[in-house]
Amino acid sequence: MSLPAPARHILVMGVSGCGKSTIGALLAEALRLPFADADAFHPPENVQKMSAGIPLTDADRWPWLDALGTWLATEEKGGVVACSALKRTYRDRLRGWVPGLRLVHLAGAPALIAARQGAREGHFMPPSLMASQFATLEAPGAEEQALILDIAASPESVAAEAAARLGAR
Ligand SMILES: Nc1ncnc2c1ncn2[C@@H]1O[C@H](COP(=O)(O)OP(=O)(O)OP(=O)(O)O)[C@@H](O)[C@H]1O
Ligand SMILES: O=C(O)[C@H](O)[C@@H](O)[C@H](O)[C@H](O)CO
Repeated sequence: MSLPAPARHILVMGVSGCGKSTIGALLAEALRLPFADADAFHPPENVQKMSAGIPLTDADRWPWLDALGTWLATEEKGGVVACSALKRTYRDRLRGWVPGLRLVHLAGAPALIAARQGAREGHFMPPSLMASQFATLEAPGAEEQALILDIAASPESVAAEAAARLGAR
């Protein structure tokens, strides 16, 4: 019996501050895949809204998700994206671009995530939006076959576990 092919298109998801950018970049490095951070794909209006403490709507998020999906589909040999992808419909939208998309959900105690998010400097996302992030989050269902990782451990160890479980070559 042959082993399953390693995952090549990977979404690292979760609420703001869970460690997507940090762990996603390490995972991409471990798997030798290109990395994209969804923060860089927002149009200026979205960044202005979030900076002002206003949660994004679905309408704000569709073009952003499609820009990310386009990037994934263009990276034919695979790639890692760090994107909150809070709702099931957002993940469906990304899967519309790359059907084999594998999910890594960075999960942990809300207090720990909020503390890390609040301590971070130089980022447009204000701590006041954390309640809306948790309220909007729809954790992946069993059928989405997400790898769920606890973010209490160091970024290096979370990324190493993700790489091992996704089938690094
Ligand atoms: N496992 C970890 N252990 C300790 N600190 C961490 C860990 N993961 C991330 N951090 C720190 O927590 C903060 C938030 O991480 P990061 O910016 O990667 O989150 P994010 O999910 O990409 O957030 P956003 O969606 O708002 O961009 C950063 O200061 C980062 O250095
Ligand atoms: O869907 C959203 O609410 C937003 O995209 C946020 O999650 C940001 O992209 C990011 O995670 C914060 O920096």
